[in-house]
Amino acid sequence: MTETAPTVPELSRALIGAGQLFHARGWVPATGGNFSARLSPERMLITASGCHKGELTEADFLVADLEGQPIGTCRKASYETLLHCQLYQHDPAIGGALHTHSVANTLLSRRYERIRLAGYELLKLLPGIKTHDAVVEVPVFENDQDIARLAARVDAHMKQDPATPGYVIAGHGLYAWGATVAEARWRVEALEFMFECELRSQLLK
Ligand SMILES: CSC[C@@H](O)[C@@H](O)C(=O)COP(=O)(O)O
Ligand SMILES: [Zn+2]
Repeated sequence: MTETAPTVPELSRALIGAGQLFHARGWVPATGGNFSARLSPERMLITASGCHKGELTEADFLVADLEGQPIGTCRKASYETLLHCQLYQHDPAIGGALHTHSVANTLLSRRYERIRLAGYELLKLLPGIKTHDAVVEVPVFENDQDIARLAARVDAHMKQDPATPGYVIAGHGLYAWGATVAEARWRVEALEFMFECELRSQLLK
């Protein structure tokens, strides 16, 4: 059976659903966050800049090439488009990428240079992990308004460590990805859950 490529309406629906869920959880306040999905080997669907991610409609997405250039529209793509381009260029198996601004990822990334996650059952949702008895270190990058420079730093890290399960930009937010939008969403949910556990366990100390 040959697989057909996902369509713009299908991918938009998946990204709209992720936005509604993330907003309900408080992970995409105001216009924070951005989402994308791979449409083809050379193209992606990505949120336009400045949209509220809990209230997305199909009109809030545009098609861009993997250099970040919008195709057939004069709308401005997400300010952080180059971070999505980096992921799709890095690994052709990546089909969806999601970015959140949660309280937990913001606070932990202001304190640590990497976020250590150990012993959680939900680690098994991250690539290549088969047991709770594992340790994952989520890298934290210094925030930078020069997104091309930030994308280059992320790329260098991922070339060095291809098992990177996601990353956090300090004081800013999480990027996670997967083969599909659904898989990217599960990974965001798993990582945000474990970040929340880490944050709360610090309050218990
Ligand atoms: C305006 S605050 C958030 C932005 O600076 C950015 O970090 C963000 O996540 C959303 O930007 P956007 O251009 O809407 O994709
Ligand atoms: Zn952001």
